[in-house]
Amino acid sequence: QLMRLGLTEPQKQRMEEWVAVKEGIAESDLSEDFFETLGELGHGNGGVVNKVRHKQRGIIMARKLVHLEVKPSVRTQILKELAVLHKCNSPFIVGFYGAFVDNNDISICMEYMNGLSLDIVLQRMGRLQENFVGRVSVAVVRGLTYLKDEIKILHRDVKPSNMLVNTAGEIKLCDFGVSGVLVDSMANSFVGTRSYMAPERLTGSQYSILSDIWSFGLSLIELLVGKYPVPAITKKEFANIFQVPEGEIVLADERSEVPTYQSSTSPASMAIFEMLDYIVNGPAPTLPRNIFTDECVDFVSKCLKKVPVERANLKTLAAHPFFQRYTQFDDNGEFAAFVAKTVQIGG
Ligand SMILES: COC(=O)c1c[nH]c2ncccc12
Ligand code: NA
Repeated sequence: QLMRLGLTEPQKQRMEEWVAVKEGIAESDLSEDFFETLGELGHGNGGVVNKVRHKQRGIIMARKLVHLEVKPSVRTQILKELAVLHKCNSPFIVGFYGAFVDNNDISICMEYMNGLSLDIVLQRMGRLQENFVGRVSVAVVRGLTYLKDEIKILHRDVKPSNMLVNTAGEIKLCDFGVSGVLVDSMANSFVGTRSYMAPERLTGSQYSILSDIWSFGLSLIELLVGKYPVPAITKKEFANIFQVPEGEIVLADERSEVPTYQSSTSPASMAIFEMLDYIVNGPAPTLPRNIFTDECVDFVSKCLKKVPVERANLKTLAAHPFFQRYTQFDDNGEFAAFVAKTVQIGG
């Protein structure tokens, strides 16, 4: 069923185009030897994502390969749960062609987004200007709302590398935990040196949509500043990044220059444990007041309350003045042009 509520004409158009393309692909079209690998798009959280071309159909796709040594019955269960992705029809969720098993590899075939993920956009562009992050905010909040209300799932892995863009100016979420069995069987595959997990998730307590909101808030700061915000970004760093005198930087919570939480190692060599300990015991990251608009600073601070119940939920975020600024659908192609520039730079 197509989610027609609240879609603009262009979005409806793209959804219909997508359905037409997708109807041309039968599950039987999806198997190992029908694909030609064109290159790697990313790796991490349990698998590698390749850019592939479906030989017969000539369609370019993104194919995530998850290597899993699990019993055939578990693999079948995972495929059954992945089939839920066929129900995901939203302008803010990456399209799904289908999934299949080949030996001990599960393949998840998805829509290819030619602007790639926002971590790559950050590598190429340094950081995103506030109005582009506003557009990203609308897409992510609407994507999370769709997953929660229509698919009844949490994302569980909100971060810039799971936010995809294309030269049509679309922004979509990917890599959400649609299969509980897959999430569990990859549970101990945490790799990488940084975490977007909320404090309550790191301390093992109840995971909720509010944990996704924390990850979203951390991602917003990283997109706006171009730096992962743990440990806290200092006034000196902000002054350097934004080329303003240090005296002009006003930190939102005006905490003392040295963060209240004394970590024993220097940020550069901060080990993973130190970083996780900092997220749990340190001050919540904040934006400097005068580099960003007050609405932006406030929107982000509401996502990054350490105590889950104090954190904004999806409804509050969708009603926030910062969010409301970007809900009109048409930016006359400004964001699309920006994505085209990043693709050109990327080569
Ligand atoms: C997990 O899914 C992905 O990483 C992707 C799905 N579609 C894409 N398109 C470009 C880059 C990455 C992806
Ligand atoms: Na990913």
